[in-house]
This record gives sequence, C-alpha cells and structure tokens, in this order.
Amino acid sequence: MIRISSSCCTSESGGKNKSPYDMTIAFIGNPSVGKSVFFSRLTGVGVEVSNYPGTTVALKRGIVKARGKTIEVVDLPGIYSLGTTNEDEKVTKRFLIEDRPDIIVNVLDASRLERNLYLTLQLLELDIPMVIALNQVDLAADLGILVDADGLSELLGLPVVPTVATRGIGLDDVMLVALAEQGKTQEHHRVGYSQLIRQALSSLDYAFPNVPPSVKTAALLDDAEFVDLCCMPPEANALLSSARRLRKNLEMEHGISVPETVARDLYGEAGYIVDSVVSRFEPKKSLREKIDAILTSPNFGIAVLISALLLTFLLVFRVGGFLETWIVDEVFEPYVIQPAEAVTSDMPPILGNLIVYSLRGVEAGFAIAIPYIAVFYAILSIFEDSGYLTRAAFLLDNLAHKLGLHGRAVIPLVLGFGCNVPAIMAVHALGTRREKRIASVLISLVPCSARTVIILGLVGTFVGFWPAVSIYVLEMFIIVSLGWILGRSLPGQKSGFIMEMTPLRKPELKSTIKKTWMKSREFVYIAFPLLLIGSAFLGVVDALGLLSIFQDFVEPISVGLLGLPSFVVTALVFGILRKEMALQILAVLAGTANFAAILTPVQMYQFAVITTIYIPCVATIAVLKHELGTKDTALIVSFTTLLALGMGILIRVFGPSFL
Ligand SMILES: Nc1nc2c(ncn2[C@@H]2O[C@H](COP(=O)(O)OP(=O)(O)OP(=O)(O)O)[C@@H](O)[C@H]2O)c(=O)[nH]1
Ligand SMILES: [Mg+2]
Repeated sequence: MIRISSSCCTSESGGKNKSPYDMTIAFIGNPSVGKSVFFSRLTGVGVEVSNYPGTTVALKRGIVKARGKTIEVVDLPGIYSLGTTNEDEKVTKRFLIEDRPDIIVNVLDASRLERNLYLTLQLLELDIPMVIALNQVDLAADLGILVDADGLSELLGLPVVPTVATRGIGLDDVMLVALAEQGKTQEHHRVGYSQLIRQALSSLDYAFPNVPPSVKTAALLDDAEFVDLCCMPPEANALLSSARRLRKNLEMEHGISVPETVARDLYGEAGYIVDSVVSRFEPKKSLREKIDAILTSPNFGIAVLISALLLTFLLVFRVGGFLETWIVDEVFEPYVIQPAEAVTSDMPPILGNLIVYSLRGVEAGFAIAIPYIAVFYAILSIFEDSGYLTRAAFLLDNLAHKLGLHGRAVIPLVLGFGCNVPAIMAVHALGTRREKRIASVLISLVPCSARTVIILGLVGTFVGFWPAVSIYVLEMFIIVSLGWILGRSLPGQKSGFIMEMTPLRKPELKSTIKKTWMKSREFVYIAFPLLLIGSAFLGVVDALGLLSIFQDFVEPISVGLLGLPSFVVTALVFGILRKEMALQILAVLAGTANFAAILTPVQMYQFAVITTIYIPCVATIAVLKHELGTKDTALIVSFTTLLALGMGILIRVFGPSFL
C-alpha cells in the first residue's frame, strides 16, 4: 500500500508548459472507461462520474503526494482516437504535445478491449512512457470475458495492471508502476502498417529524419494542427506538402484511401491482440441481457421509457411536495417567519422588510427548491449510473434524427432536465456545429430541475398533477416541433457518429447519495447568495415604493395582455437570475406560499409555462454565448421571450375551458 495524500486543486483548461511538480500523470482513454473514478479516488476531488460517454467535458487537474513526490494528475475527456473530428480529441492532443506528461495512464475497459486498443496503438506512437490500467475486469468477468494481462503486457511492451477502479482495486499498483516508469525508455510495440503506408512513412523518414513517427503518421492523415503543434512552421509546411503528395500518389496509383487504410491497419492489429489475449466463457448471469433486451426493444422499451419518466415526475412531485409542506408548515412558518414578523412589526419599514424578505428568500430556497431538486437529482443519478440514459438515447435515436440530431444528442437533452448549463456544455462532444446549434437551442427549452420546482411546486400542488404533466407534454411538443423545423432548415453537415452503449449495471447507493449531495450543495452555494440578496433588495425597493412604479409601467403587458396580477412581472424578472427564483420571489411578494389564495388556476398555469419558456437563466445564457456566440444567443433570448408571451396569451384565452 502506498501512502497517497491529496489536495484538491483543479483547473478547467490546459496551458502549463513548465511544470512545478515532480511529475505529471495523465489519465487517457475512451469515454466511460473509469478515468474520472481514478482521478477522484486519487485526488479526493469530486468530479462527475457517470455511466454515459462524454461525462468529463474539460481537462481537470489535481495533485497527489506519493513516495515524497508531488504529482500532478490530469483527467481528460474520453476520446476514441487521436483524430481531428471533435473538440475533445483536439484538447487531448494539445495537452499531450504542449504539456507532455511524464506518464500516460491509458485506462482501458476490459470488456471492450478491441475498441479501446485503437487509441492505445495511436498513443504508443507518441513515445511518452505509458502504463495500461486494465479497468472494469469485474464487469468483463460478468460478461464472460477474461483478459490475459501478462500476455497483453508482452504484446504491447508496456506494464499492464488489472484494476477495478470503483472498488479501488489496483489503484496503488498503477501509481507505483507509473512512478517506476518515469524517465524510462520503453521498448514498446510499434504498429505494423500495411506495406504501402509503411513505404510512405519511410520516405518521410528519409526526408525528415528528426520528426517523431506519430507526427509523420499525422501528416499522412493531413492532421495539420498536430503537425503545426509539433514542428516549426517551415518544417511543418514542408512535411505536410510532402505527405500530401505521397497521399495523392497512393490514392491515384493504388486506389486506396490513406485514412481508411490506416484505420483498417489499427483495427486489424487491435483485433489480433484481442484474439491473442482474450478468452471467452459462457457468462453466469444472463438476467442482465434479458433486462437489456426489454429496455432496448422498440415498442416495449418506449413504454418503459414513458413509464420511467412519469414515475420520475410522480416521485419528485410526491416526495418533493411532502418535504416542502413539512419544511414550510412545521419548521419555517412557526419557528422563523412568524416570530420574525412579530419582532420586526415595530421597526422602520425598510429594516423590517429587509429582515422578513431575506428570511422568506431562505425559506423559499430550503422549502420550495431543495426538496424537488434533490429528489430529481437522485433519480437522474440512478438513470445515469445504471446505463439507462444511453438506452434512452438509443431508443430515441430515430426521433433525434428527425430533429436533425444524432441519438447521442439525447443524452445532453435528458441531462437538461437536471440543469441546462452542464447539458449545453456537453453538446461540445457532438459531431458538427449544426448539431451543436440545434441541440443547444432545444436544451435551453428543456424544463430543468429549477423549472420543475415551479411546475410541480405551483401547478402540481395547487392545480393538479395531470395539469403539471401537461406542461411537460406541451414543452416536449414545442421542442420536437422546433427541432423538426430546425432540422429541416438549418444548413450544415449532418453527423454520422456511432454511439456507444455503456454497460447496464446496478447503481451504487453511495454514488447516488454523493452525486445528489454534490449537486444540491452546488445549488445552495450558487443560488442562496443570489436569493438572499435578491429578496433583501426587493424588500428595500418595496418599502421605498419603487416596486409599484415598475409594475405599473409594465402593466399593459402583464395585466393587459396576459391577465396576470401586476406583481407577477417582478417575479418573472428575478426568474432570469435563476428560474426557481421566480416562484420564490412570487411567494415573497405575495407574503404567502399558499399560491391558490392569490392566483387562479389559469394564472398559475400561465406563470409556470411562461417561466419555463422565456429567456434562459443567466448561467445558461453565459454557456450559450460561449458555445454558439452572441448572435445565436441573442436570437434564442428574443425568440423564447416572444414564444412565452404568445403561449401566455393563448393560455389566457383557451385555459379557462380546461382548468
Ligand atoms: N463495474 C465497474 N464499473 C466501473 C469501473 N470503473 C468505472 N466504472 C463505472 O464506469 C462509469 C464511467 O466512469 P467514469 O469515471 O465517469 O468514466 P470516464 O472514463 O471518466 O468517462 P468520460 O468522462 O465520459 O470520458 C461509471 O458508472 C463508473 O462507476 C470498474 O472498474 N468496474
Ligand atoms: Mg470522466
């Protein structure tokens, strides 16, 4: 057992050229192999770990101390190859070249070795010392797959350590081996390309003797970014133009496509290695396969999906609602709000309002938001970790294609139900800019957990469960229609990316609790200061009589067009800061959380639909701007505002017939 002490220092991006640490170890591998489990177990830093590809979207750094050394560990987004198709591949390549880690720990999923080895073979060409963590051997054994680690080590010429990251098995050994490999020249395996590629590479060898093999292969594949990063401009240009000439020759004279031949060679070699080191036996458990077959069958699977969604909302509604009532009625009102009102009744109005409004803000955060958000995240975490999220994506693949998206975009869309911000960040793993634009617009309309607070806390509690569900149906209808229109009208390249199905596993209670806790805590840190300041500000503004001036000013819209009480518009303005704040501020303004006393069912429905659709919250606007630019973001803000206004008017006109 080695002693590892850790400190949590993470940064989101690269850019370190001279390292202040004794060594840097980078965890690299395909998506969902367990890199982040390694990282968080080693550093103690709580990074997101989930059973769907593309969980880690930015490079994360942490520090551990082992054997008297200060080691920087880096968790990278999962990639399938060192190609040029997506941002994650570029981030990884840039990191490998600019930061040049001392050791790569290439994490492999033992149950999907062939696919994983493709990247391993590419990494070998970089000539950076490497250790293989053969992870998920437990799952592989369950599936009847046994990998001969020693045989693999011999074939690759690298140390191979079998691991089960989730149980911490083999982690110490990986670190020990990595420490021992630092600075060593490894006599590792080289890819045996087919003859024509070999010839092309050796003629580049002749002309550019000092350029490493990985750069020559990249040049032959026309990966200009990689070549530019590795060579000085004159040499890079000369290498790229020689490689282009060679590629053209090969394509004209021999009729082969160089990228296809290189890919075939790599897969061929990966296949050969797998044949030599993998043995299969009849797995013990086939129950998993039976469940999987049901979950992914076209008709039954969809029925399970719809039931799962309904059950989710029912659970969030029932458990969240129960907790909300208990916290408001049994804790806050008798022990906090009423005593505070009694104490402040003799104070000057500004001071009295400042205190009471602030406390109502805290009450709204604890009572209205946390119960729903925590229950929602607990369920979402079970969906993620069980592998159900990727099955949902698979089932909805057809529908996604109709919306101009790939099935994989379903994952960010579903994550959007939790929070739009990480969901929009996750779109960067999608293939094309066109797909990113469509997915981002649609995600910003997905009812996130903050909007769920409003839908369930207001309409679910005071109008009824089914009217609340109907808001989700309405939202889905808007999202599907908009996606359909955008899919047909937006120009750009369509993506043919293959989605990987992550294995079905039993979610772990510990992981569910940890994730729910992390996300709820994040909510408290981010939302509560805003909530307190917002409520206090509102109290002062109200005491000064400024609130009514603003409300009178927008009355033609709020009262005239929408038929809502004038104070509602103030709540809507606060909703731009954070969506659930709209409801919390509404409670503060109304002086009660019993919304039925101040609004009709139609008005509550209108309020919930408008807050769900209009302007994404500021955090979402910020990531939209980062991913899509100012123009697209401004378009989304204007479009959603108009759409919300239109829907508000429609509900005012037609709502009374239904509610
Ligand atoms: N059974 C089993 N599950 C594992 C093991 N290691 C990781 N997992 C699970 O695999 C899933 C993916 O783990 P992550 O650490 O998020 O994977 P990652 O490589 O960081 O994935 P990306 O961030 O998407 O690139 C999670 O559900 C983990 O609990 C293991 O050794 N055995
Ligand atoms: Mg990760």
